[in-house]
Amino acid sequence: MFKTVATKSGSVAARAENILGRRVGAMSMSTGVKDETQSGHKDVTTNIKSSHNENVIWSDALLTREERQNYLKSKHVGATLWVTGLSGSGKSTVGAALEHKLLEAGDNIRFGLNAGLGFSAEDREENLRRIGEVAALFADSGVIAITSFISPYKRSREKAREIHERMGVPFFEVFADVPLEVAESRDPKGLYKKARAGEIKNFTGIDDPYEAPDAPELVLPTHQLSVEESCEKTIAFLKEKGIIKA
Ligand SMILES: Nc1ncnc2c1ncn2[C@@H]1O[C@H](COP(=O)(O)OS(=O)(=O)O)[C@@H](OP(=O)(O)O)[C@H]1O
Ligand SMILES: Nc1ncnc2c1ncn2[C@@H]1O[C@H](COP(=O)(O)OP(=O)(O)O)[C@@H](O)[C@H]1O
Repeated sequence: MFKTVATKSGSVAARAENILGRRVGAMSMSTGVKDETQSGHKDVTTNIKSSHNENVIWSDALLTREERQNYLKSKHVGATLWVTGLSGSGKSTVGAALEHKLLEAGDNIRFGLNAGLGFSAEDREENLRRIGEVAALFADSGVIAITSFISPYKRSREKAREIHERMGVPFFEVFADVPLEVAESRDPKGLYKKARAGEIKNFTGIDDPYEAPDAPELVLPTHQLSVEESCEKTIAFLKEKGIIKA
């Protein structure tokens, strides 16, 4: 549901083994050969990943389960930060850094709950509808949920907001706002290149639309802010809104 870390370095992957049951085996993903973790547990994600659309790339996370649990004991109220933006706009990078600064997150919904959904307008809407429902449940339980999905259509984002409003759960739209040229020049997964070559169809920003938010609660121009600055801005915002108790 809530994408966080894009890196797949060995050390991060090793830490990621301890995070959530469904993420155990991040190291095997990065090597592509191991199907057991160092602790001997079956890598529960191997099958999920191997049967997957090659253009949907797994993201590891940084927090251990213990770190998550410690954070849940600290003082904050539940809310959803709905981060939207082009592929390569920095949603995952900033989400990961925020998580590391003690926010709660989840990940990789397209590998599990939403496996089988593609990138047609209908599938994207269904993807985001489910994510909205799940994020609201997490937030309702007291967690700060960070969702990092392109969520290209205003209508889908409004639906997610409505789900939260229906449940009385705070919802904040966060716009990772970079020009397409910046996102494309970063191209961390090489997908823009494939899209330009016609190897991926309906790629957001290339041959599928991205409808920028009209009035997001928070804007992160990640080509002008460092990752650290984006985190600081977000945390200051959450404090101002009373989500994180100062
Ligand atoms: N056709 C197409 N368009 C856009 N993106 C594509 C596509 N195919 C694969 N990918 C990869 O999938 C990630 C987007 O998934 P999302 O669930 O965030 O998309 S959406 O919100 O349902 O539109 C997106 O991840 P991010 O790069 O992290 O944004 C891409 O890596
Ligand atoms: N200030 C910044 N904030 C966020 N990402 C940045 C920044 N500067 C460079 N980047 C790079 O841009 C890329 C963003 O990719 P990613 O976080 O996966 O985006 P998204 O999740 O939106 O697709 C990463 O390679 C990241 O290292």
